[in-house]
Amino acid sequence: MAAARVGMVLNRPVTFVTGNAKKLEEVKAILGQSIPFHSLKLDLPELQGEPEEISKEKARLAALQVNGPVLVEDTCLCFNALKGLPGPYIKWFLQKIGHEGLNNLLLAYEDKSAYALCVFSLALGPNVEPVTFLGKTPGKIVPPRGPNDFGWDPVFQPDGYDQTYAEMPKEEKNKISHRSRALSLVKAHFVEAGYSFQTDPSS
Ligand SMILES: O=P(O)(O)OP(=O)(O)OP(=O)(O)OC[C@H]1O[C@@H](n2cnc3c(O)ncnc32)[C@H](O)[C@@H]1O
Ligand SMILES: [Mg+2]
Repeated sequence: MAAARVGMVLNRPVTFVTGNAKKLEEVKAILGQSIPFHSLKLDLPELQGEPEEISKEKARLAALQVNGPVLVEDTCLCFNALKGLPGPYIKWFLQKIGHEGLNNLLLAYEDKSAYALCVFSLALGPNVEPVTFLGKTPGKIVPPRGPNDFGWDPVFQPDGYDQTYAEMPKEEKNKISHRSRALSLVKAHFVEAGYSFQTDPSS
């Protein structure tokens, strides 16, 4: 008879830490009931550097604050003509130069291709090395189309679609997005690791 798989017991659900309400909305829609999680609105300081390191460091900081298991993510928008920039700095580029400025950055280049990258990091507690999960969706940068309610969605048109992320129904974006691809790996990791949760009525 096969032995029953005994996974690690976490003493409380994972806390998804983000300062971004729109990210949280998508994570909730994509995960559904598959992974029980709390959320905490915190704008964590971010390192400069490579996306995986930025995401891992966010997880380390979050795990210290929460003193328990945490999930965080960092999102990049990478232009191929610019060797991956703005990448993790997209938030500041978007804030300062807007959708038009993002298009203008590529004026001198024929290549408008880009990719959206989402790096989730899971830290099971403070002082536990975070694990990362990457999701990538290729596309191109276009003049803004569609509702302007989430970041650079109006200027990113994923390959194989004639709509921008902003023009697509949410369910469609959530099927193919950088975020949903990364979350598929997070889900698979939870299944593989066999985590179970000891629910503490006080938490
Ligand atoms: O607290 P955190 O989770 O860090 O939230 P944030 O808003 O600071 O997010 P990032 O540091 O990951 O910066 C990513 C930038 O890209 C934007 N963004 C993230 N995901 C996006 C998506 O799916 N579509 C459009 N814009 C997105 C987001 O609003 C930020 O301006
Ligand atoms: Mg941030």
